[in-house]
Amino acid sequence: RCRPLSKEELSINTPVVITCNEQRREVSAAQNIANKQIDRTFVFDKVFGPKSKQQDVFNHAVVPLVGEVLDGYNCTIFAYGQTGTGKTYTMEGGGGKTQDGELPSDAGVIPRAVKRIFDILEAQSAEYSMKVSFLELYNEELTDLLAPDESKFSDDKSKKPMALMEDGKGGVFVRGLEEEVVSSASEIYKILERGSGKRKTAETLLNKQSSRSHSIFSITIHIKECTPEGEEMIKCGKLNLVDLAGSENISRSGARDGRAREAGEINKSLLTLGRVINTLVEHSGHIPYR
Ligand SMILES: Nc1ncnc2c1ncn2[C@@H]1O[C@H](COP(=O)(O)OP(=O)(O)OP(=O)(O)O)[C@@H](O)[C@H]1O
Repeated sequence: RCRPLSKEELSINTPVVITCNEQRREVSAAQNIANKQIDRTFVFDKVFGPKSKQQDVFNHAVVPLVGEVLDGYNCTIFAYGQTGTGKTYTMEGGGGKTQDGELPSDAGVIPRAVKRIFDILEAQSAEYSMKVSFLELYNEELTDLLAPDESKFSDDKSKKPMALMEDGKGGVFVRGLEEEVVSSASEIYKILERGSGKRKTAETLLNKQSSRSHSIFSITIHIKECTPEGEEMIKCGKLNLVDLAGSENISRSGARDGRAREAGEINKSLLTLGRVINTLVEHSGHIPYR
């Protein structure tokens, strides 16, 4: 997805170097190296140009996965890209401030997914339970964005690093992670707002409010179903919505001191994520999870 130029960028006549061709599913980047114009074109499975709406991205990229989650699968959506390219906007957008029960047009993937899940379950009069968690990974440390605020006297109120543990069945879990049981979409919107307000952000040259951490918002749904034989069955699906930290080049983002160390850690984890996804796609034997 390529975002439109911002008002500030337009006011200083920022040149447009990225062009999208949605029909051909191509993105071209114009580069001028040593006075030579070198354009490079990349082909994707799907391209959303600067005029694309939050609704378009959601309908195309997320709706099918919401269906799978309700069928009992685990699905993950990552937003990946350089700082300031619109990851947080795409994932959260205007959040879940509803007007007469409807989401605003700039609401991102997370509030839209939440609304759709509740709409479907309610239309089916399903018997279900749902819980959410919200986690941040910053400088290789995990913190729980939903942990209740603790002592006013501690330095960094509710943010205690947490341990990632293996569960002995090949999976991992975060010890002590808060999981909040929710029963309505509006409850989740409030949780989302509370958690994202605690994320580590800082100004870089490329984004005034840059997220300096990865965040994972997870929704776990248990649905009770009856087989034709009358047997009771519980279906469990999980949707992980991941807003990664910017994959920027340190010098270009203007990161310095603490920011540069962050960028180093961010790049390290993004590099590992890239390797894991590549090996999963190629079905290679060893997957470098660590
Ligand atoms: N599709 C879009 N339409 C309009 N505004 C957008 C769009 N995408 C992003 N923006 C705006 O651009 C700015 C940067 O976007 P955002 O904070 O989402 O970037 P980011 O990729 O999450 O950056 P970082 O990695 O630094 O956190 C924000 O002010 C956001 O509102």
